[in-house]
Amino acid sequence: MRGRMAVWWRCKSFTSSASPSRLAKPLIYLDRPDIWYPSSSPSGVSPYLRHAYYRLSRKRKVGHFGMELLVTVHKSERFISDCFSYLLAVYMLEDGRKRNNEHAAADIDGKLIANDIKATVATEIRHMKSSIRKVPGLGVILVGKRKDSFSFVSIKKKACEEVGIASVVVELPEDSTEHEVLAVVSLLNRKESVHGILVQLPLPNHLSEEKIINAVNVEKDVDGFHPVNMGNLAMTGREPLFIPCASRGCLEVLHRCSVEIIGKKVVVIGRSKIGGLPTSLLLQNPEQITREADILVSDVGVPNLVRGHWLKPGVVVIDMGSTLVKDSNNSHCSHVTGDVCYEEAIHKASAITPVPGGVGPVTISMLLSNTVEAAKRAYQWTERSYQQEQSFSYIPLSNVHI
Ligand SMILES: Nc1nc(=O)c2c([nH]1)NC[C@@H]1CN(c3ccc(C(=O)N[C@@H](CCC(=O)O)C(=O)O)cc3)C=[N+]21
Repeated sequence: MRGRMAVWWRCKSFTSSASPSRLAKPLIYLDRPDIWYPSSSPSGVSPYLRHAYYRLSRKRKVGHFGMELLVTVHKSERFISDCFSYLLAVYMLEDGRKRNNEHAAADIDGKLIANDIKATVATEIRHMKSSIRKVPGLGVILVGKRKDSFSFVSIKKKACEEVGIASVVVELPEDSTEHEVLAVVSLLNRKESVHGILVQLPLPNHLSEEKIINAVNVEKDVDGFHPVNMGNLAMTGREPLFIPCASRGCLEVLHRCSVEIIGKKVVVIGRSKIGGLPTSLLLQNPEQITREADILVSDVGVPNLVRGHWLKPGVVVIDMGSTLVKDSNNSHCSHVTGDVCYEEAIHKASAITPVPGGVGPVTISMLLSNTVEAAKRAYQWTERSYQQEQSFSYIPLSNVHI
């Protein structure tokens, strides 16, 4: 039997309690045999899970007595030997847990996963460059002056530089017409050195997201938002050219952390970019549904939406929310925060992706990987052709007898 994960989309209103919880049919099935079968999971302890003691020691806000002491130990680390402070910290964490009958989730280190993917992508780009003298190119269209979009685009640009992707960011004013944006899309569609196109979302309200995304060449749609790619993703047995980066990131995180998916209840509290889906039936009572989940993915954009009491003990939490909020002590500074109330969730979950440092960086790496795929398709170049080329050039001349 083929494993399937249901991806459910969010309803319009979370607060409505008018009708009892109803489970709508899943709308999308993702078939990824390699992540469904437990035997395909990496074995042993995953290097991407961070020890709880380390995470708690870097948190400024601490919950209970045991953890407060833990922080004190770390502050005075200079006066005690490192080794002693470590043992004491672990002991107190255990003790604190026992006293409070609590446990702490492992932190999933998204940055580590992201760096691993980046290293693979960078190697492939080096090989591509040395064999066909081409590098992948990414074109980003940014309309308007949203602070969060600016920040996300600059993260993407920096990531491209790190791995050797040539990126170009086209910044357009907030009041650009649809015609103007479409003209840029068409320019990038035609440009041979651009293999991937990304229209940063959300667009200003007066622009039709649908029209603009539909205009992106399917073969350059590294975001995977084009209806042809999204449609093929939704249909079993069809292959989209690109899978949306955040979803790829989410699956990659679960896979690398050896989380088995087969037979698990998965709840995705998500925001659909495609309008018209009758999702309002789904999450009338999100707390009750999420409480049944073994794996919970949230992508809503409401900080602290998912509370500790929503979670089933032992759940694996993937927090895909990414909201820019002002610092409480300095309104000039802001930071990103997820959907899940982290401080509460760590006492229920077995593993959790923090924000920042969780699935976000993996998403970026997936964008890089999709862009390389786009360039490989455009040049019909494969890592295998590089290997073959290498094996030719490595024949020592002394062995060649004419
Ligand atoms: N066409 C389009 N494609 C997208 O993929 C897309 C988009 N529009 N609009 C907005 C969302 C959001 N998104 C994020 C990606 C990485 C981080 C990320 O790397 N976050 C860092 C922290 C970032 C920071 O500190 O500012 C982290 O979680 O560690 C966050 C958010 C992609 N999006």
